[in-house]
Amino acid sequence: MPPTAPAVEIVGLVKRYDDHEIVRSLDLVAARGQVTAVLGPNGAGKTTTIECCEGLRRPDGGTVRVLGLDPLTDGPSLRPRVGVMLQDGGLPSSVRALELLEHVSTMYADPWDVPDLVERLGLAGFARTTVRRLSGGQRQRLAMATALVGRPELVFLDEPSAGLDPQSRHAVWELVRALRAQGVSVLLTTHLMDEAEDLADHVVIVDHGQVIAQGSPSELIDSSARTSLTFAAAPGLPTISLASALGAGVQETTPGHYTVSGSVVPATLATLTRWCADRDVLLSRLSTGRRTLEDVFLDLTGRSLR
Ligand SMILES: Nc1ncnc2c1ncn2[C@@H]1O[C@H](COP(=O)(O)OP(=O)(O)OP(=O)(O)O)[C@@H](O)[C@H]1O
Repeated sequence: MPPTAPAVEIVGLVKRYDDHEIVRSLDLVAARGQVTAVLGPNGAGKTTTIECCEGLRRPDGGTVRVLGLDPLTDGPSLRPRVGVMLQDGGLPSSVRALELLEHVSTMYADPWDVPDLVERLGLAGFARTTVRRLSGGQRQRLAMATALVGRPELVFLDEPSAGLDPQSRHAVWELVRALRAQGVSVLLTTHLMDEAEDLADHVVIVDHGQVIAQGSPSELIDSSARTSLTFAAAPGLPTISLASALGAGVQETTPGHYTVSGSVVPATLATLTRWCADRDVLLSRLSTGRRTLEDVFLDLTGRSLR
C-alpha cells in the first residue's frame, strides 16, 4: 500500500440501478487527516458513493481506493482500519446498547476506551436498553460509537447528526473535531450546511451523481458573490424588469420573498429602493448579509424539491 495514498480516491465512479445511472463518472479525493463533507440534495447519490467505498456496493465503472486498497477485494485488510456508520444504523436489535459496544470493542487490538466513548456520546442513560427500544437519536449515537470503538484511521459517517437534538449534535461535532486532532480521516455526508461549514476542511457538492463543486467552505463561499441580498414585498413583482435594473439575478423564492444573486454593492440597494419607489412598492423587509454555504448550495443545486 503506498503510504501517501489519500484516505479515499474515487475516479470515474459509475453505479446503475435498473439501467438508471445514479452515480455518473464521479471523481473525489478525501485527503488523509482531513474532514471531507459530501453534500447534495436527496437522491444525489451520496450514500451510494459511500457504500461503494465501504465495499457494500460493486461499482459498474471507475475505481475506488480506500487507504490505497480496493474495498471489494481488500476487505479483510481494511476492516480493522476503517470505521463505518451507516445511515440506518445497521445494528443488531436484541442486544443491550453497552453490551454491543463492549462486544465490538473486543474485536480490535487497541480499542477506544469504552467508558470514554460512553461519556463523549452521552450513552450512559440508555446503556442497558436493547437496541430495538432506543430512540432514533440514541441509536444514531450508538452507531457512531461502534464505528469509532476500533480506533479507525478512516471513518465513514453517513449523516451522523441526522435526527439528533442540539446537545447530541454538538457532542458529535466535538467528537469529529477530536478525531481530526488525532489525525483520523473523516468522510461524512450531511444536509446541515452549518455542520459542513464548521467541521469540514474540504466540501464536495454532488448533484445527479456528479461532483458539481468542491473546495474548502471559504473557497466555495468566496467563489461566489460574498454578500447576499433578500427582501420581502408584494408577491408577483416583475422580477425580469428588476433583474435588468439591478444587473443581477432576482428570484421570488416563496410568494413575496425575493433573493438577489450576483454582486451586491451599495449601488445595488439604491437601485432596488428607487425601482420600488417608482412602482409604489413598499419593501416590508430588506436584508443583506454574509453569504453562507447554504446560499452557495442553493445557487448550485436550485430550489426545487427532489
Ligand atoms: N438498491 C437500490 N435499488 C434501486 N435504486 C436505488 C437503490 N439504492 C438507492 N437507489 C436510488 O439511487 C438514488 C440515489 O440514492 P442515494 O441513497 O445514494 O442518495 P443520497 O444522495 O444519499 O440521498 P439522501 O440525501 O436522500 O440520503 C435514489 O434515487 C435512490 O432511490
